[in-house]
Amino acid sequence: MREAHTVDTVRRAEGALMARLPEGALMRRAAAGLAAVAARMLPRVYGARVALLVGGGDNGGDALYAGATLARRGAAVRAVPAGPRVHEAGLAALRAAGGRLVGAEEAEGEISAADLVIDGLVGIGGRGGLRASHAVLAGYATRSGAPVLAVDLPSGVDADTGAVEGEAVHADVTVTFGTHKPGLFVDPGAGHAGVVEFVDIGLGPELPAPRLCAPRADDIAALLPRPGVESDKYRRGVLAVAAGSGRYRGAAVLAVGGALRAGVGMVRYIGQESVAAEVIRHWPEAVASVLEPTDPAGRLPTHVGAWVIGPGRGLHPAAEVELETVLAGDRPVLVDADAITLLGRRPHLVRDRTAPTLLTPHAGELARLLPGTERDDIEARRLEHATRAAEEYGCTVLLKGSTTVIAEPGAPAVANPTGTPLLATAGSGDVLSGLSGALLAGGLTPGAAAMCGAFLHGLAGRLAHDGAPVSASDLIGAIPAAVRLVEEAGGRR
Ligand SMILES: NC(=O)C1=CN([C@@H]2O[C@H](COP(=O)(O)OP(=O)(O)OC[C@H]3O[C@@H](n4cnc5c(N)ncnc54)[C@H](O)[C@@H]3O)[C@@H](O)[C@H]2O)[C@@H](O)CC1
Ligand SMILES: Nc1ncnc2c1ncn2[C@@H]1O[C@H](COP(=O)(O)OP(=O)(O)O)[C@@H](O)[C@H]1O
Ligand SMILES: [K+]
Repeated sequence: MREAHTVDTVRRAEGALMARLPEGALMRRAAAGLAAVAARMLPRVYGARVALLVGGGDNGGDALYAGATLARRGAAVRAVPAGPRVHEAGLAALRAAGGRLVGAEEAEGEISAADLVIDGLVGIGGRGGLRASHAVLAGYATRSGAPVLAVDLPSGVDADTGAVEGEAVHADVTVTFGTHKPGLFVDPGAGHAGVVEFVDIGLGPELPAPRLCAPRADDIAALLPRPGVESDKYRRGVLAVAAGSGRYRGAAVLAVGGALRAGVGMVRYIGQESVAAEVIRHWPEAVASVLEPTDPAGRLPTHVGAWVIGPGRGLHPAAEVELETVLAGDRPVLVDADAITLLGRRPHLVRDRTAPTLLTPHAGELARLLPGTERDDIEARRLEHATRAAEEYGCTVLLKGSTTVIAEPGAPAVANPTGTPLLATAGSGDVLSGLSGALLAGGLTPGAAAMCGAFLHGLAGRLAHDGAPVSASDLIGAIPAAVRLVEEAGGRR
């Protein structure tokens, strides 16, 4: 797992570590790591032109010290200050190494002529959107065409949330110190960070539990359910899928397909006759139960390991009765799509529930669960809103979108690293619900099922993509390859 900590936590840990180390030791470690990455980004350090964007705090100090190292190796290093204040000792080091400060009139020219731009405007000390003097320099960097290396995090990205107000630096590489910052894993911040390189400055022992984690393939491999010698189809897990309707038959086919390809003992499809027939035509291995339209809750199967409810199911009264009945049971339930909209009207159905529950809204659906919150606010600050929903509903929430975020009360949140905009295609969410539901039926907790489901879903999108667009059905076909890749990473094959 890659771990990310909030600014407050980082400050406390740095304070404790600094108290035991000689003055300036941490900044020297940070600057040395930064200079090493900068050197790797240049074809040749000697003779290269490097522009430093320098804010008034220690983030600028890191840039200046790293610039001094590059200048000693023969680079022409120019520091562009954003304001009157710069880190004095860092500037002295740069000057002693042959670098110099340039005036405002030279700033744009220096930045556009650079072979590398190092962004030391603000780091974890940044508050709110960039001030005008800083935003101008960030804009020059974006337009320069030179590779951009951000110090600790791209300036203008909120370290704790990934929110971006106004202009922010778009980095190709970000070197982050001591621990990752949540804003590096969550969009829109993650989209500004480029490749994130971690520099260890010895903070590890001082750090408490993280705010946010991003799993790697071997973390997923360690969790995936596997059939044992004693397994039979019931012990492996039976997933009931209440998805699709006369209008949206495809949702049923896609959710069942996602579940079957993820590995599950049995999928029981529950729905109208015509939809059930469609499901069986695509997936003869599924077992279908036909619902009586007049008695929606009367024929629901009882011997199931977990439920997926909602994709394409509709908002009619029978769907509401069905949702109420399923949530009144003690099996784990994944609630998606239409069922989330229904839940927005009757939140107590989940709030009063003690059995494991996983909600998988996109931003528009989450807005229905959090009255007074707009979709745009959620997309701008997804970590915050997913966390709030998890706390208010007392369950696990997987918020879909450009970064999929998973939140649970009292646990670090998770950001899925495998997402790709290729997934933004109709029906892709139905596949995710089947896939994650299968993992829930296989015995994973809602948090683990959500994390593994999102990881495999994103990986499937990437693997299905051979230069052509990807459809939701293609995602189903690529799930086995995604599982194989994860198992290989975990050394299980
Ligand atoms: N504290 C430590 O032990 C270490 C800190 N390090 C570096 O120090 C950084 C933190 O340094 P600071 O605490 O000095 O803070 P920063 O340098 O990140 O930011 C503070 C400066 O930015 C200005 N500022 C804040 N918000 C702004 C905005 N919206 N627009 C424009 N300017 C804004 C402030 O006026 C101040 O001058 C880290 O990100 C990291 O780069 C590293 O050297 C590693 C060790
Ligand atoms: N820009 C994006 N980048 C990465 N993933 C995305 C993006 N937009 C959507 N997704 C993913 O695509 C899927 C879409 O699901 P959903 O919104 O439920 O659509 P549908 O209901 O049509 O299936 C989700 O897994 C979501 O995380
Ligand atoms: K920065």
